[in-house]
Amino acid sequence: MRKNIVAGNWKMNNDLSQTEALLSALTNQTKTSNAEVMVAPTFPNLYQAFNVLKNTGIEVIAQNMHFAENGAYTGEVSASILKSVGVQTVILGHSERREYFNETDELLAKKVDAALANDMRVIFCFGEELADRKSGNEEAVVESQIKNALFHLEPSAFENIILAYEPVWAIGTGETASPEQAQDMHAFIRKTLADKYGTDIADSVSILYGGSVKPANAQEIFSKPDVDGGLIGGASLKAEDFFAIVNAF
Ligand SMILES: O=C[C@H](O)COP(=O)(O)O
Repeated sequence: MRKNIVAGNWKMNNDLSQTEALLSALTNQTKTSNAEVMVAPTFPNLYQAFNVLKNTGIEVIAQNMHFAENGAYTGEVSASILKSVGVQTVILGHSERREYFNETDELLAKKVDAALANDMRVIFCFGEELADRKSGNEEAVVESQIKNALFHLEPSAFENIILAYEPVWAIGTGETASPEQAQDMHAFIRKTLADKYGTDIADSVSILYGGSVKPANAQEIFSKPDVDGGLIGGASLKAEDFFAIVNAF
């Protein structure tokens, strides 16, 4: 059975002392929902996050990784290095990686393979741009992103895949997809999975929504049947707001 998950993506925010303050604030929050909770600090702050959050039930995850096992890739981090500090889950394919670092579906397929080969879980992100939605192409874009990066996988791989639908036009803009728009796309994503892998697998995969989720709109978005949680950017930088979203289930 799929899980409810709320993951905070801290992006390139918070130096060490700000990270310590946020981690400390997180330890003072109370979870009243059944959601799995994850936070993704910057690479230099992962180790500190593990130290502070151990025994809290909050999982520390990474925002990105390289596909190679090790070697001459200046500035990059591998799955095995992430695992050595305790990371078990990595976000891949975020639209900011696609836009600013030219990450393609083909590259992302390699990263997904590397993460799974290292027994890591993947939060795989995708979503259409505003122009795609205006031209009615949002489903075709999302379908191709999923197919190109994931449909080479064996069915069993989906035990370790979490999907995150993030319409680019809703990220950091304050403009959220309506709960109905999110539900329609999540249902389409699940059908796309079912057509390829069958309904058992499609029904077992958690599909998160990301894009300007806030305490004020989380409950309505999470109430939709195919929305299994959220990937939260800006609102995850305040512990109270983040836990209000966690507890919106
Ligand atoms: O990874 C998180 C998403 O990009 C959403 O960011 P946001 O909540 O700031 O819109």
